[in-house]
Amino acid sequence: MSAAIPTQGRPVRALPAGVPAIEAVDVSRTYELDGVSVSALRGVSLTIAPGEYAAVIGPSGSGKSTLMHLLGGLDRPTGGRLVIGGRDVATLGAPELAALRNETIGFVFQAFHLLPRTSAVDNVALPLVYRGIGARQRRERAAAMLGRVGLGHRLDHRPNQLSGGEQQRVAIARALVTDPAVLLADEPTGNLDTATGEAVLELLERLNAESGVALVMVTHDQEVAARARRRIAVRDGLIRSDTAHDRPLSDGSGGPATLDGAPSAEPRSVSGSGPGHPSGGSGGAAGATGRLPRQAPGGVA
Ligand SMILES: Nc1ncnc2c1ncn2[C@@H]1O[C@H](COP(=O)(O)OP(=O)(O)OP(=O)(O)O)[C@@H](O)[C@H]1O
Repeated sequence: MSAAIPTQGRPVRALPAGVPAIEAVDVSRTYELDGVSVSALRGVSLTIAPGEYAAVIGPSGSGKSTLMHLLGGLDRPTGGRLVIGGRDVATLGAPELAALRNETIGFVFQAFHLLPRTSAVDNVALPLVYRGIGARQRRERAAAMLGRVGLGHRLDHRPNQLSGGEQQRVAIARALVTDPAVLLADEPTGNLDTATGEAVLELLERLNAESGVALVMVTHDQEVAARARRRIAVRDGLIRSDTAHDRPLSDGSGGPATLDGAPSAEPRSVSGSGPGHPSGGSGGAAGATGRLPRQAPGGVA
């Protein structure tokens, strides 16, 4: 099923050399609610390198969604420094931040968030409206992107005429139609049955490996998290561990390995890492699942 989903497409737009896709330094987020302060994040530092594949895990209420919203520029920190695509969000007004988001980040949510009375192709084309791209070209690009996620035959279907897995694939196409550097996925398989969730996960992994888009995914599922090359554990608004792995924990190797391939007794901690994050670089995602052949981004049409 999922093996038949074509994903060949453009490589993501490259960031300037040496620029992390996202850098958070001692970032905090406090919500004020009815005179009560809730510290959802209490000083988080991490770097997302181009092309990497990271899972964010942690208990309910630990701050995962808050972190994703900040990393994607949907929200601003109340403390610390957040740099997206080389630009400090504190220096940006709302329109500039929206433009940066549109250029740099794609989002996929558990609940799909498609416009219900709008066709698949128009849902996918929507982010291109803000690029000043003409209607015909928007439709062409959206149709091509839907083809990449295996929905070239469903262009004019509305969301309620699509299955849950198909709706999530439309959402993925919408997230990637702008060629963002980073795809932030918050429980992307949470609303799907096991088989459909697996197909969506494989699609995300293929897109990450083939196009070089960095994939950062919140999941409650340890098996899903074990497939990522990097695992970021959040608890009580802090990063408790941030570990890089050569291969999935579940591949029978008996545990994580160091990035140069040597077995390691402990996961390598990369907590608070800077731009030199060891899993960084566009090659960071390739082979992350242990099943995907590595493809140079240039080989992606
Ligand atoms: N808009 C808000 N106003 C007030 N408090 C909030 C708001 N959003 C989140 N919180 C609080 O911040 C904390 C972190 O919430 P967040 O949604 O980031 O957790 P999470 O790890 O994503 O949880 P879950 O796995 O259940 O989705 C929680 O205590 C939550 O109640």
